[in-house]
Amino acid sequence: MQLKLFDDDRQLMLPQDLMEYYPSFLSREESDQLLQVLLNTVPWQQSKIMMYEKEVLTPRLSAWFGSEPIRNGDQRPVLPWPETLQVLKAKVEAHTGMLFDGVLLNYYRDNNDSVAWHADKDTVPGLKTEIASISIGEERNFDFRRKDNHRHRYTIRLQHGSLLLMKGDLQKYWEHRIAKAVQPMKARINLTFRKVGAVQERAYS
Ligand SMILES: O=C(O)CCC(=O)C(=O)O
Ligand SMILES: [Fe+2]
Repeated sequence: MQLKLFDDDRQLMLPQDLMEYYPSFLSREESDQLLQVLLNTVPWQQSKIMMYEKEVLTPRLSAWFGSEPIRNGDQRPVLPWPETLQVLKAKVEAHTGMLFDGVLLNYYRDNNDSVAWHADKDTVPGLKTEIASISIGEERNFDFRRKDNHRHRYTIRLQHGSLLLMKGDLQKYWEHRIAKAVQPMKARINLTFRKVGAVQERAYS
């Protein structure tokens, strides 16, 4: 079932208990500047994952900033927070009223970069995961579907400077992806602020 995405005033309708979308969280100037800084200064790496007992490179680059690994066994170096990301984290926390202690950056170089269907796993089992996701650069479609009914789907187009808040039972019952696209696309960076350590224990205890 394809759900209606807009109400009569052309406002994006999302299940508000699962997601909130703020298309202009950052101004165009802030977003342009952030894109250039991150493209030029982040030590981007292409991670390897195991697929059908073979090691394959993920079709995107990434970097993890925090004080401990995103999850046990993750091979990415734990990078210290640069000032730009500290300032952005404070802005996200002030806007959402939530606290975060890590940020995963994904760099989609062009239309061939993607992330396959998944739910975010860095969560305490049985507890609700809260993730604040900022997008800058090329607009990409963000698809999500129910785990128990793949035809129950939504798509949001994540705009330059937007913030998407994922919360409630979203990660428990839904998967999401950024699909490859046919048409040529420029760079996009996504920043997902997460709770992985002490903040998570405090938030959920
Ligand atoms: O690029 C995006 O908007 C989503 C990235 C994502 O799903 C993830 O890092 O877990
Ligand atoms: Fe994800």
